[in-house]
Amino acid sequence: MDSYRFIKSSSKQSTSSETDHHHHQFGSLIPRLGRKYRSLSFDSGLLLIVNQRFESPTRLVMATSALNSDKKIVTGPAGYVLEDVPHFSDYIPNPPTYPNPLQDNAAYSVVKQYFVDEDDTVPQKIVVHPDSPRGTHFRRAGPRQRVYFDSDDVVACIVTCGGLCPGLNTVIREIVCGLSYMYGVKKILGIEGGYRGFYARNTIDLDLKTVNDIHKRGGTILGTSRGGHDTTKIVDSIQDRGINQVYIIGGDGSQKGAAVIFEEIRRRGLKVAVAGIPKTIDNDIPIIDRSFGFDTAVEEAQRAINAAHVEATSFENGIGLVKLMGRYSGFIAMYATLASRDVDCCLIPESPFFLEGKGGLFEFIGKRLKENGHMVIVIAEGAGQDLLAESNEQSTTLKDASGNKLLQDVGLWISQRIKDHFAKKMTLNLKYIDPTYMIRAVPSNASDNVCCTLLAQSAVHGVMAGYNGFTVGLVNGRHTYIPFYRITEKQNKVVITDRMWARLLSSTNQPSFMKHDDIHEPNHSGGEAGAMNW
Ligand SMILES: Nc1ncnc2c1ncn2[C@@H]1O[C@H](COP(=O)(O)OP(=O)(O)OP(=O)(O)O)[C@@H](O)[C@H]1O
Ligand SMILES: O=P(O)(O)OC[C@H]1O[C@](O)(CO)[C@@H](O)[C@@H]1O
Ligand SMILES: [Mg+2]
Repeated sequence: MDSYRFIKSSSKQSTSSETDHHHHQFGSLIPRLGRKYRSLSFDSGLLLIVNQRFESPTRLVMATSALNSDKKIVTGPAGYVLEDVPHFSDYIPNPPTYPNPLQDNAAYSVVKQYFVDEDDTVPQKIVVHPDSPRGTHFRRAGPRQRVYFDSDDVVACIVTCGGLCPGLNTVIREIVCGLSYMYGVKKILGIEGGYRGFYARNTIDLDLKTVNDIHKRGGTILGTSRGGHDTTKIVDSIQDRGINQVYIIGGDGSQKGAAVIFEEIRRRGLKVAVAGIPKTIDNDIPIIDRSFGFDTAVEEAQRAINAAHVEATSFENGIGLVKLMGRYSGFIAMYATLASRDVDCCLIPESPFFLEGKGGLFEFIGKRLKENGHMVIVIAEGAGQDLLAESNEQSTTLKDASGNKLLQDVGLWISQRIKDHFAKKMTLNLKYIDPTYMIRAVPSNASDNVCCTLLAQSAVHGVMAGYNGFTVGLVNGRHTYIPFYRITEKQNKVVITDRMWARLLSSTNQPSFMKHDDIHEPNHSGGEAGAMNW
């Protein structure tokens, strides 16, 4: 067992009683920081870790007040930053550990280096210059040598929240299979009907038999809902039922809900792990490359676009207009357009457009019909909402139970505007196709099924290893544990000044609807590593 020694900080001398106190609080944390970090001291509320390998001080930024700070940030040489996730040993003194049962698992024992090295982290940014700092990293997901749960003591639960997404059942299945096959867990509960199911419904037992073929079905066998997040009642229910592992499958709202559940669990000092699995067909969750369901949704959207194309090409001045999901982020519309090659114009929430006058949508439609005799338009449901509100002279203040803005039907509105505009100019045949729920109510395709499996297994490994308060996610193709605050602080959006949108514009040859003066530098509300803004 490595030993760890407290050293005195140059800026603030720790008294021996302070040092003892800090050692009690942080001592068990240090082994998990990895072999490089052997000594520590305190500097104005920051934990300083001395990096032995590089012989330079590394800072673990953490409020010393009962470790209630949200952030665990380790910095290292050449601008290295690790945005780490909480761990049981941060707030539970000397929690017992056990050898990982995978050591005796026939499937894994033959795998070389199956266990993840404690020092392994994944960079958020992989395109760098020779003089770039090493930048932000996240902890690499995967099984650890030692686990913080005795399998016989585990009572796990799974809940699905928010809208439907292809692959929900596969994730449920793979969490159950991962816990059962890899860790020998026997008690797994399903929470029905989203967050409110914790306190308003009975649980159901999940085992290998119940989940055997659920991955072939769309939807979620557990049911889902919006609203109903009552933190106190949820954590009371977790405590009353003796649950010690909570797997939350949901979108950005659900991850916010998971974060407050975790905070309440930590405040009560409970040994309960909370892990989020990101569910986002809109691809509106930041940091991660993408999650399950997106690929299936884009594939399913092709059917609607194909139908629109067939209709458009079969009539004089035919226009096929397809509305796709995407409340705040237009990734589905952008990728469906790029995949199809039959689309003449793609409109998304991130790219403002206008209808009338030079450079406007009507002018472009007129031009394309003259050139080709038909056209296909794809519009994301969140696009043009400002124009719609203006023309209806009413602002959209209606919200769903979770507080998400309820959108007006931009597809119907724009269809009518196009028809009205061309009414006296030419014969126009516009067919409006709204596949809405059809792209998300289907089972996941093969590639999303693999994605679901890996996310579920990574979540299970992280929880068994004692990590807590994290969302599991793919960052630059590697699975990582990301602290909740990074997942919930903003939404991922298409960055229209990035290459991907330029590729789309050059593929459809549509106008950008932007004057040069309107183009600002990206505000980094999205478009970080991965996130499909390559
Ligand atoms: N800030 C928040 N704090 C606590 N709970 C929240 C918060 N935001 C949303 N929730 C809860 O999370 C659940 C899901 O949220 P929401 O309906 O926004 O869907 P989502 O998870 O964002 O998924 P999607 O956007 O894909 O439909 C709801 O039960 C909601 O009450
Ligand atoms: O009608 P519901 O079930 O509230 O869900 C609609 C929303 O859910 C999503 O599919 C996923 O967030 C959005 O694209 C869409 O706006
Ligand atoms: Mg959401």
